[in-house]
Amino acid sequence: MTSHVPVEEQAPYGAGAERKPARRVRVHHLRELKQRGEPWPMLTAYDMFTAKIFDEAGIPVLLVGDSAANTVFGYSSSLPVSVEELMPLVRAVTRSVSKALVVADLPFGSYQISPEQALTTAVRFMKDGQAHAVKLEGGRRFAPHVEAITAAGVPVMGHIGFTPQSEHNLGGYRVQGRGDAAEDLVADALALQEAGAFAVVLEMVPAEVAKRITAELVIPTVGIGAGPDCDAQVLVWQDMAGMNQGKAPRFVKRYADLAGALSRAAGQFAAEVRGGEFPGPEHVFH
Ligand SMILES: Nc1nc(=O)c2c([nH]1)NC[C@@H]1CN(c3ccc(C(=O)N[C@@H](CCC(=O)O)C(=O)O)cc3)CN21
Ligand SMILES: CC(C)C(=O)C(=O)O
Ligand SMILES: [Mg+2]
Repeated sequence: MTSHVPVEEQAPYGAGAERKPARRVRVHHLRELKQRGEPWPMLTAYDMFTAKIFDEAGIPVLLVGDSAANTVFGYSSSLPVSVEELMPLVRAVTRSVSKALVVADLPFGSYQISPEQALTTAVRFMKDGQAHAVKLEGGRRFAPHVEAITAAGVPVMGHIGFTPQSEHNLGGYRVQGRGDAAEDLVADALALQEAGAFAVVLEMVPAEVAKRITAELVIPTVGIGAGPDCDAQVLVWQDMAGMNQGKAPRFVKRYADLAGALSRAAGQFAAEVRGGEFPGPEHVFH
């Protein structure tokens, strides 16, 4: 025993977080972090090793993003990825974490048709993927979808601003909510909160607008290209860790050079095999 505080009374993060074992992050913990003014990080994860590493590093929320379309499956946009492709990734991540709250991103076409379709897909991710919450893109027009899912007991994260599944309608990868459009974004955020969302992602939104939405909402905002005043910040992990060597969006900061490290490792392995240096005597059975 490392603590005299009953396990049920320990917060997963913040005060007392050093006392183990920590408990599962819940949506009310995220609202408490907002009330305390403590910003929190969110990362994507798509497999076992990264999920474990991020969970143990104290990332409270992991998103199995439909960005897996780009970062796992090699599509050039997020539109083609399916529920069937994402489900095993969700299952791998949920199996691999003990604290993090795992959010399953609903892919394009799996929820837009109707609130009923949205609930059906959300239930699949909760039941078959053992996710802890789901996320979907859209504002006021998707409030009925959010309401249907939350009414069934499933936490929903909203996503407004630049919504990649609508890139063809939005006219490309562009900042949303400049000028008069700011009012629409505020209305979208309030509608999602009213519909029962537990948090809302703001993607590529002017910092001033994100700040205003963050102040108006009681639920946390999660920024990506939305400035420093959001309650939380999210990045795609391959962008954050420099695994993605492509041109990064302006909102990305690279905290490591994983592509470089892996490339050097692979190059060294190849050279040692070609040079007859690997395997050495310590790697051989007799
Ligand atoms: N690797 C990866 N990172 C992401 O952040 C991400 C994905 N994939 N896939 C799904 C969506 C798509 N997103 C993206 C992808 C690219 C830009 C981008 O190229 N932005 C440029 C141009 C902005 C502009 O033209 O105004 C930038 O410099 O920010 C933005 C969001 C965010 N998501
Ligand atoms: C960038 C985040 C918010 C996302 O939706 C994804 O990774 O799919
Ligand atoms: Mg997404």
